[in-house]
This record gives sequence, C-alpha cells and structure tokens, in this order.
Amino acid sequence: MDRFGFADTRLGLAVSGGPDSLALLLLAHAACGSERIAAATVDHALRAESAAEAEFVAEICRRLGVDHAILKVKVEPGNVQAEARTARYLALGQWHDDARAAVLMTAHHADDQAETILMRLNRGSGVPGLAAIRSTAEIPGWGGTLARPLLRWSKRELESVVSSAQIEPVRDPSNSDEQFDRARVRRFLSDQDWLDTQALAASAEHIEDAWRAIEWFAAEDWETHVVPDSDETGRGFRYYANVPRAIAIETICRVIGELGGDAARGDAGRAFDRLWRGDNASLAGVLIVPGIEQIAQTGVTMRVWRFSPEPPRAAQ
Ligand SMILES: Nc1ncnc2c1ncn2[C@@H]1O[C@H](COP(=O)(O)OP(=O)(O)OP(=O)(O)O)[C@@H](O)[C@H]1O
Repeated sequence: MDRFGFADTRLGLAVSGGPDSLALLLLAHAACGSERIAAATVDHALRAESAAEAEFVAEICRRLGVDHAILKVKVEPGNVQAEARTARYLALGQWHDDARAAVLMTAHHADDQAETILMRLNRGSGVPGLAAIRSTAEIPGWGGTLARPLLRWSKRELESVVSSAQIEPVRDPSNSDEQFDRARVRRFLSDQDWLDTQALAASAEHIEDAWRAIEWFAAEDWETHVVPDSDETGRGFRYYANVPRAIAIETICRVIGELGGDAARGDAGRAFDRLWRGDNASLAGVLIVPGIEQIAQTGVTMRVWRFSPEPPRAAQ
C-alpha cells in the first residue's frame, strides 16, 4: 500500500462484501493494522439482501477492530447501474472526507483491467481510453483522491486471500449477467488459456504512463504556445502549433473548451490534419484558420492557428 506514497496517512476502503474488496480489507489490515484504515459499505437498497450484506461487512470489521460505516443511498430510477455508481461515489467521497482518510481505495484488479482494455481495443480507443482503469484518479463527481492498489493482483489471488481467512464472500448476480458486455468479455477471457490477464493489465499500466506524459506535455504546450487573440468578436486564441499530433489534439480540445465548445478527440485529430495541410477547419462552433508568423524577437517563422467563434449562420 505504501508504494503509492500514502505511508502514515489514513486509508478509506470501499468494501462491498464481494471477494475483491474483502481481500482489499484483509490485505490493508495485514499491511497497516486496524488504526490506519477505515471501511465503508454502500447499501443501494436495490436487492433484498443488501442490508444483510452491509451488516456482514460490519461484523468482519468489528472482528478486525476496523472502523466501519454503512452508507445508505437512494438510487434514482432510469439507468439503475449508472445512477447507483454516481450515488455510491458521492457517498464514499463524503464519507472518506468525514473519516479524515487521505485517500479512498477500491478493489479493482488485473482481471477488471484486462476486461476494460479488451473492450476499449474493440472500440478503437486511443491512448486515454487504453490507459483503462487508472491507478490513481479523482473520485468521480467528488474531487478527492481515488486509488486502486490491487491492479496487479489477479482475481484468483484475491479469492485465495479471502478463502484463507475462511470467509465466504457475497456474490453479486449481476457480475455474470451476460446482458452486460463486461460479463461476456469476462467469460471469453476465462475460456482462453493463452490470454494472460496480468500481462494485459501490465500493458494498461504502461499506456497509463504514456498518457500521463502526454497530459504533462499538453499542459506545457497550453502554457507556452497558446495566447489570447482578440478578433472582431473580442474572443479568440492563437496557437503556435509545434508539437506532435497527440499533444496538439489535447491543446485543440482545450482551446475549443475555453471558447465554450466541446470537441471529441477524433474530430480534433481530423481538424489537426486539415490545418497541417494549410486548410481552414471548423470544429464545435469554432473556426480555425492556419497561417505563418515571423516572431519579432528571433526572426523565426512559426505555424500559427487562429481560433475564433464561428459567426452565426445567416437565416435562409
Ligand atoms: N456497495 C459497495 N460498497 C462499497 N464499495 C463498493 C460497493 N460496490 C463497489 N464497491 C467498490 O468498487 C469496486 C469496484 O466495484 P464494481 O466493479 O462492482 O464497480 P463498477 O461500477 O463496475 O466499477 P466502477 O466503480 O469503477 O465503475 C469494488 O471492488 C469496491 O471496492
């Protein structure tokens, strides 16, 4: 756990009662002792057994001497899985703050990671998508730090941690419901003996590193190569485009965002190709015009792309 730089801080653990998160609880307890950890179980009240499952986790925590909270949430009708997830992270984010935990940990593991990267490959995702489940991130919708310390552990290893402690975990029936893509990919992976989930998860970790490098260079690019540019509308930006395509795409999306638009990376990539050839591009209500500028101080010529809100179309 301390590999993540959380030594001496209090860790908040999200424990559903399933085998993965019970293993997280047992491993964190073995690594840090009961004082440095606290656990919470969210009761979505979507299944008749959910209250008893939360109480089951509470009982294990009592035995270990670990603080535990049951968080009851109300799930709005509609897309129940997505609503449950949003409500869960809001409740866990608030709880980890109240419990003065420096970080919230979930039990996502190598098999989850392998399923995610395969599903993303099958959708043609780019680097950010293939970075798949991040080892650290912001808590969705809340803002604190979320960490997933078990991404290198296989599900089988986690199951054996729990069975060695003679605990029979909760089983969520939706995990094998094949109306969900993930359950189908899970079955496909378990039917293959040549696909190595830990190797797939290791690749996702390398891609996450590459993505963090792109994000870092994109932040630099924004700071050093984008300046406000007032046109007749009073709003606009000049971008001195001088970096590889993957980084420029991030900067293009950010400039569009500053001008109130929302550009998908694929569209920003196509705009990049047009601009690089010297053609205008139009993206999410923004007109981008390429040109060349000589920098006064150095005399160097640079490629400059001018972004401005597109004029409203005249009525027919
Ligand atoms: N009811 C719950 N109470 C506490 N923690 C939970 C609960 N459900 C899930 N978690 C935490 O979230 C982790 C991931 O769970 P699961 O794979 O079911 O969620 P998911 O919705 O598929 O993933 P994500 O939350 O990333 O979208 C679990 O290992 C556990 O740490």
